[in-house]
Amino acid sequence: MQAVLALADGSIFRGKGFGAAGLAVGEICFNTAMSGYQEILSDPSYRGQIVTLTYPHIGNTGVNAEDMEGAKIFCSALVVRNLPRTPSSWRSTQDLPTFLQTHQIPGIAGIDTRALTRRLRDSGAQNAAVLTGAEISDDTALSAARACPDLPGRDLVQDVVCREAYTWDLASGAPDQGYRAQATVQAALRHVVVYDFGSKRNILRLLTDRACRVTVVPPRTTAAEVADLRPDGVLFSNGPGDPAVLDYAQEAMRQIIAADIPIFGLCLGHQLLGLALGAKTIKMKFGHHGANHPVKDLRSGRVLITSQNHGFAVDVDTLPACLTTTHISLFDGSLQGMAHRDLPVFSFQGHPEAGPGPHDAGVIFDDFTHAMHRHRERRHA
Ligand SMILES: NC(=O)CC[C@H](N)C(=O)O
Repeated sequence: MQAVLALADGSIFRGKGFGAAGLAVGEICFNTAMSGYQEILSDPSYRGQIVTLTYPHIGNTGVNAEDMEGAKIFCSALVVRNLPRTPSSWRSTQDLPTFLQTHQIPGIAGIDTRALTRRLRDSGAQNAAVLTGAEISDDTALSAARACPDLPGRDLVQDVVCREAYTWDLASGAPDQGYRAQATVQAALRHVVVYDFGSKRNILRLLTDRACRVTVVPPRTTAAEVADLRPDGVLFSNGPGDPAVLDYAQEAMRQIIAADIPIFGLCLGHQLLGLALGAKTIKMKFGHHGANHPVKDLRSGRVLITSQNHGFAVDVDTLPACLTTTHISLFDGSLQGMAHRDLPVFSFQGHPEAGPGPHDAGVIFDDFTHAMHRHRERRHA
């Protein structure tokens, strides 16, 4: 199958199509993770984006049901250097081209992803189109790339979230029943309400791993409805698109802070915390997407190697006095974590849940459970 990738700046890359035949548009970004393509494809935060992977061999281990981070593929298209002829892994149940075909997502292989990435690093994020099929035209792809709406200003959350609240726990037959150690005494568990803006499943898994009972709620759930669930803490999840347009989520967060409930903001949730308390967000030149980003914890001096996927960032120069910087990126000095000076409210820009990626930052989930525990003790003292 023929295939072309066109960037809005006029660059044309010809390759070989795989997955679905058709046209897909989005903002193109590069991810530097060496593994974890299935988790990247199924991460809801990539909605509205075309992903290119800098690691050259993609598809070697096929795909399987356990490694899904969401219910389907969320990015618009996939751009790779080399596809293997056959996957090789005892866990594989499907090959990558069939996976893309099943989810109606086009892929393009044989691309000089190194040259493409250098272009994106130099020129910054831009819109692109992938066109695959029996007969394709560069002009069609180029016009589609140029007609694609820009990511800033778009609320993409509504496309990827749950419509109704649900419970994620091992006892009630959650999708991962039996995947982790059995949690037993429900009454003794911390109850976490997760605001779903496109939550990755590993966030929910890591909470149940830490003996939390998890209720996932849609993004427009009001703060009063959340308070009725009597949570020990509220996690604001990752998600796609521009955080600045999600005013309803910022309002809910302000009210939950005022209700004195511990909060953990993760990626999009981190950006929402900044916005809720008066900071501004900015669009980054090409963002952070990878599994090898060094982040410094300013309190301990410790460096964490982290998983990242974001194109917006909280502007550190606009932080209100009530927030302190806890983490910074050692790649570009941008803000990676912050905490409220007086309340058990904090956030992290990267992905402590990994999926894919290193587990260094997993301790932040422990910080959250400890914060909920201390807060409960204080309230009952
Ligand atoms: N992974 C995320 O939550 C991404 C947050 C936001 N959509 C960004 O691109 O910055």
